[in-house]
Amino acid sequence: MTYSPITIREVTLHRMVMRLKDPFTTSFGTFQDREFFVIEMEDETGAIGFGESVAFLSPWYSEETVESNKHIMEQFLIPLLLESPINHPDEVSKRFESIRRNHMAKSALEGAVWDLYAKRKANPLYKELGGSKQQIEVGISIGIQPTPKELAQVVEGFVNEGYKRIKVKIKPGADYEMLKEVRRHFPDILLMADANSAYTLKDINLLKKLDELDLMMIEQPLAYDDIIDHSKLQTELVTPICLDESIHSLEDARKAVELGSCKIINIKIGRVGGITESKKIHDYCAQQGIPVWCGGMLESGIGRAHNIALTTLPQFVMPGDTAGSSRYWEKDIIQPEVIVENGLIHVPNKPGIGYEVNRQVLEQYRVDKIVRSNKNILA
Ligand SMILES: O=C(O)CCC(=O)c1ccccc1C(=O)O
Ligand SMILES: [Mg+2]
Repeated sequence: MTYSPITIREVTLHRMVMRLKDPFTTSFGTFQDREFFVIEMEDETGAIGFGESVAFLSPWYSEETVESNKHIMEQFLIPLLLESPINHPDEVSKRFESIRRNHMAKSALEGAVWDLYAKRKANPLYKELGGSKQQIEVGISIGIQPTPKELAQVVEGFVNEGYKRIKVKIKPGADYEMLKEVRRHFPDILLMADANSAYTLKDINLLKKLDELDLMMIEQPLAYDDIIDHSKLQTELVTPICLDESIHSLEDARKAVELGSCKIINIKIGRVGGITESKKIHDYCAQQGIPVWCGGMLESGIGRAHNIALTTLPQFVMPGDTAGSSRYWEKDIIQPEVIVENGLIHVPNKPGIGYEVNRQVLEQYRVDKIVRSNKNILA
């Protein structure tokens, strides 16, 4: 089948506010309303692709916000996409090279191009990425709880739902005792901690104490933009360090692996600028024997669908944070919703991201809509 280039005719930014079932607390703070952009992209055939930005309202995770996304997408990135046809989604990150960083904005648009590309070929996105798994293992990420007892109760609930891997957010004062209580109730469960940069090398004795708890990994213990101190910390810890916030590109991954700053990498499509860069990091880690897993950013079902497709690649050997829709939302904006059974998601074999967008629910949660089009330009 000959393939014709994609001419993007219209991009719609749906600004969404979805309320999480429960407040989510990290070492940076607590929130319950998730505000983000859904990208809807229409091509010359009328085919439609969807993407999602993972930026938050405030720049606590990285420098990007929903507002910075809006500015960068409207003023710079969308005009670059509308200006000429696209032969392959791998071209998008190259076309965006003149714009520095702003990875979440870039990733949201690139993800919609990938969905559109796969749909035009009537192929599941995961197959276009070279994936082959028909089911993926996922875990659950639990925010900081008020007491160890309450944390153990929350963990028990998710274990009873069939989740096999438990990730617990920690911070100074809510770490060793919290994790020890989980270990007391669940001595053999796959358990990991995510610090979201809450510690420094001054906390080395406390971090070494976590070695007693047989954790799978400790995620991002030190500064969000650090690689060198993590390499010093890893020499002192038995527990493998996993980097999240520190890794924005293949280059960052190479530096972290060469310096021994981590033994595991959490790949997030939005953090690294898109699926194309995610695949490059995946392939590099496969060559280096570094396990990877797919992180989460409290996405709606659209972002969740992209994560599922990426996780079908072979070096994703550890359970990721792509939990089921019902963990987050009373009602998700996709149908069917993402279902987790016994810690597994069955990968949909439908074109593109494999899930349909429920427009009625999308419009219910939508607070603004911005349309950029070149329909008037193209015949
Ligand atoms: O999507 C999820 O279930 C939560 C994943 C998670 O822990 C997270 C959620 C928001 C911002 C940062 C992180 C993180 O992994 O650091
Ligand atoms: Mg993390």
